[in-house]
Amino acid sequence: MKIGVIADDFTGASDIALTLAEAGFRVAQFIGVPDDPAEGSLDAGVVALKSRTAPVEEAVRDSLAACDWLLAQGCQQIVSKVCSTFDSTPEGNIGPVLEALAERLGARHVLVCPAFPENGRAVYQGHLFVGDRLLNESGMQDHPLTPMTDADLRRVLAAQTTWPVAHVPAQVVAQGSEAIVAALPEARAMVIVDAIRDADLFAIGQAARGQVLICGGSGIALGLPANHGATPAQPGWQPVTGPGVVLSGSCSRATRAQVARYAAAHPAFEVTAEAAVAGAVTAATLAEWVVAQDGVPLVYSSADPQVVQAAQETYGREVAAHAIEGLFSQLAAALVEQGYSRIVVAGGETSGAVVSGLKAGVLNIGPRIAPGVPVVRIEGRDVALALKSGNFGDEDFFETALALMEGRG
Ligand SMILES: Nc1ncnc2c1ncn2[C@@H]1O[C@H](COP(=O)(O)OP(=O)(O)OP(=O)(O)O)[C@@H](O)[C@H]1O
Ligand SMILES: O=C(O)[C@@H](O)C(=O)CO
Repeated sequence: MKIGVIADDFTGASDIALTLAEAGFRVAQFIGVPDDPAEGSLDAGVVALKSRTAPVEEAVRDSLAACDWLLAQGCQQIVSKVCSTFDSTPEGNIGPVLEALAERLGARHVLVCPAFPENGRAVYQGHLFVGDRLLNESGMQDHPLTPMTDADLRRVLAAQTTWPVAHVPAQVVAQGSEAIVAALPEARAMVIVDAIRDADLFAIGQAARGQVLICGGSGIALGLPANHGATPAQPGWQPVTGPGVVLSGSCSRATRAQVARYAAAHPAFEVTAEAAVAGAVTAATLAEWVVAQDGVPLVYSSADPQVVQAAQETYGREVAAHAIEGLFSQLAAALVEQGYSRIVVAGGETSGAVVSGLKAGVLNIGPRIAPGVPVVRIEGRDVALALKSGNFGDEDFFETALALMEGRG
């Protein structure tokens, strides 16, 4: 392997795996740090962790273990994949993980750029925009686990690290990779780099050629395969047919619109935080309901911010999240056991729960359903998944994903 990616959640991992695959790399997504060496010849490996919202020490420990495994596979460059909305808390985990990785790798500079222009995320003057909104007005201020209340990434990162935080502005980035390299400070630093167009990310990728550690959303990988002579390619796909289900634990704006659209035309079951915490619904009763439906049903806990906030105040943030994630995890396992082979999942944490429930080890990357979301197959099994980040995809995403899995569309 040439490039190793440590992704802080499972949807983010398939997002960047798609970017690398479309840029011509042979890539696989590993669920957690594998015990054994990677099989086959790969250009890049993406290790998917659940470290975005884990306690800081756990996130650091898991990231270092992933880094060591990737180095043992021959990787010369490590990418720390974080969310394009820089999801984190004042404690971390982005800053502490980067510090630990930089020390392990002997990195002097860490270029940091979460921009993903195709999905509306741009970094300008150190501030992160989602479409025409600053991050803290984009809906991300209401995120159930990592509310983002400041759009100034220099300030957000500085609160999480003891390293100095520098900035390379858009005017420099527009001059290309050499200008970016020349703008890096003398002293060691984490460096927020502006990017508003894909061309900026290609320039950053080129500038990162000699950097052992970089950090960003999937956009940071756009230009990396070309550094190794790769040319763009379309990932292949063998259709998977069979019963399907949609599982949504994401409360993000885009997901709520997708849930509303899908529920209007398909059987849909809402799991409330109250029912999950009280055990009033169980994976067994949900599985029974799913199997009894015609077509492809939806099970969702997606709710408006005020509903989520009320649940968190009543039960505690972690308790509500764990109860719901546990249900989705067990439900997915029960359904696959009964022959379900197409599973669309909405939400990063929810995807982590589902993939863990399915005991998937390696995911093979197929073509894109939407920007940032590929269809994936559990290696060695006839099970297709779509792991959708909360805010990705248009309103018809669930339908599109289910059709693509079958080779339609
Ligand atoms: N009704 C609810 N009440 C309280 N918490 C909820 C509710 N529904 C879901 N949750 C929790 O909110 C969290 C949603 O996070 P998740 O990562 O799955 O979605 P997301 O944040 O929209 O996606 P992404 O991280 O990809 O942007 C999960 O931990 C989930 O269990
Ligand atoms: O970068 C993104 O926005 C996504 O890949 C993601 O990580 C959301 O969970």
